[in-house]
Amino acid sequence: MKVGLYLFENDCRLSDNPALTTLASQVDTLICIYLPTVNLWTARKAQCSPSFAAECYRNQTLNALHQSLVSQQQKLYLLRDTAQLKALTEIIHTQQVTHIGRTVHPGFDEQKLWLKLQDNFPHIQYISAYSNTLFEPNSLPISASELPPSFTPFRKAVEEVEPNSPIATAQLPPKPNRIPELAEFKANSSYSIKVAAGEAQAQQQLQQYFQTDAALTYKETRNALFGEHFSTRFSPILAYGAISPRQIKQALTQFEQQRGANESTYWIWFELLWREYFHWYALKHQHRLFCFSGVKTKTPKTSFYPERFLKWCQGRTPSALVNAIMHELTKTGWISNRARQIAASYCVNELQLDWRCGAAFFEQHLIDYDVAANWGNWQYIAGVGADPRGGRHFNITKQQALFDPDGEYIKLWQGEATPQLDSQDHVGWPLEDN
Ligand SMILES: Cc1cc2nc3c(=O)[nH]c(=O)nc-3n(C[C@H](O)[C@H](O)[C@H](O)COP(=O)(O)OP(=O)(O)OC[C@H]3O[C@@H](n4cnc5c(N)ncnc54)[C@H](O)[C@@H]3O)c2cc1C
Repeated sequence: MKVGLYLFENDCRLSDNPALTTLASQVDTLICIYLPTVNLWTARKAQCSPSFAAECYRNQTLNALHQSLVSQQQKLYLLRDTAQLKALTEIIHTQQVTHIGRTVHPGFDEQKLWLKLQDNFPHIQYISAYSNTLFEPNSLPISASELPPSFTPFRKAVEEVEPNSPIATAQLPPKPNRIPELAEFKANSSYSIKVAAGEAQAQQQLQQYFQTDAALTYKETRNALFGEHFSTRFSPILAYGAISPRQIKQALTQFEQQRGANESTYWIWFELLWREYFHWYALKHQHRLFCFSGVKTKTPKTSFYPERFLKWCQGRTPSALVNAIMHELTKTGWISNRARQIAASYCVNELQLDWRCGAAFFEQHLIDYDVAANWGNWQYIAGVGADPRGGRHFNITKQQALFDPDGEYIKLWQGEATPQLDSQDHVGWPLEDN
């Protein structure tokens, strides 16, 4: 009897999921578990739990995954506690697991558990696949370990390469009769947010987006702070893997064939390649994604000021625009790319805060939190990552004039400026080189 265990993480879907499809075809029974990432916040010694919006969104996504599994006489299980290795060890023993599958995860902490399982149970067959990226190591025209230090050479090397076509929905074998060690997933239906969650809604969102003309003007609208269809808003469904980037690429290509390709449709591809770059960047740099000096050896001249950090988190800084952005983030769990850049630049440049505090706060609040995109982008802005110009400093007054000239966004998110930054004098800190 072959017993399979599938570990869902950021691949919450049954279609275009090669690791799941392969595992399902090789076993007689299958146990489907979602690995909660809660303990990873503590692993990185950052904030301890996801925000309300992030929690709601995860719950919605898992509910949808559970429903897809139920339609195939399967169920989604959760580990009872956060001691994941201990809990999995018990299941492996009691259920006599012979095969384990998962999608490759770019996160350093997330990889540890997988490596530990392989060490502890060498007799088990392990099946993993790259399905949250456009490419796999052997279809990338450059070696993943020789990833260029900045995006442009990577983009030039890969942009003409066609990713593999998405594969069909996995057909799952039944679950074992009794699994007492595991808790069945139960949706908390008392709260929800209005964002497409799970595979069916993700496919619907994809179709609806390409039924509009939005893709034809994406390049001109993508920098907006608010409004409808100014960007794709695919990030939450991508972050949980309710959809694969290859499915998006396929839909984009079909759209271009039917409606015509232009600079804007190309730019959606360009942005998907940014996501791809940061994925391979995280895999290459491992724990350095979370180091103060980033992947460079240059230590930023920033520090930690609790009062400033709190004011930034709560949207009580001297910048009305930054405050509006932080209010939108903490209320909804999603902000535009331009808003993320402005808030991050303000955090590291004006407030001179350690960029990792900002990244951890985003991690806690974003419904589309993605370890590679989040920490990679923060490193980029802080000047310790992939930016060949050595970091980005956005002029907040100019940004406001360009992207919120009439103050509509500020009004919408009640971004009143708080005149005083510090109640104490911080002059001379951090120390200047002399
Ligand atoms: C400080 C900071 C933190 C960020 N944290 C995250 C995060 O945790 N999760 C996340 O998915 N994105 C993150 N981004 C990238 C980007 O802001 C979001 O992907 C984008 O705003 C999501 O909106 P959208 O889906 O409408 O994007 P669109 O503009 O429609 O782009 C389409 C897709 O391309 C990808 N993409 C676009 N821009 C980027 C980028 N700069 N880096 C990587 N991928 C990109 C996303 O998958 C996105 O869904 C961050 C950016 C910054 C500056």
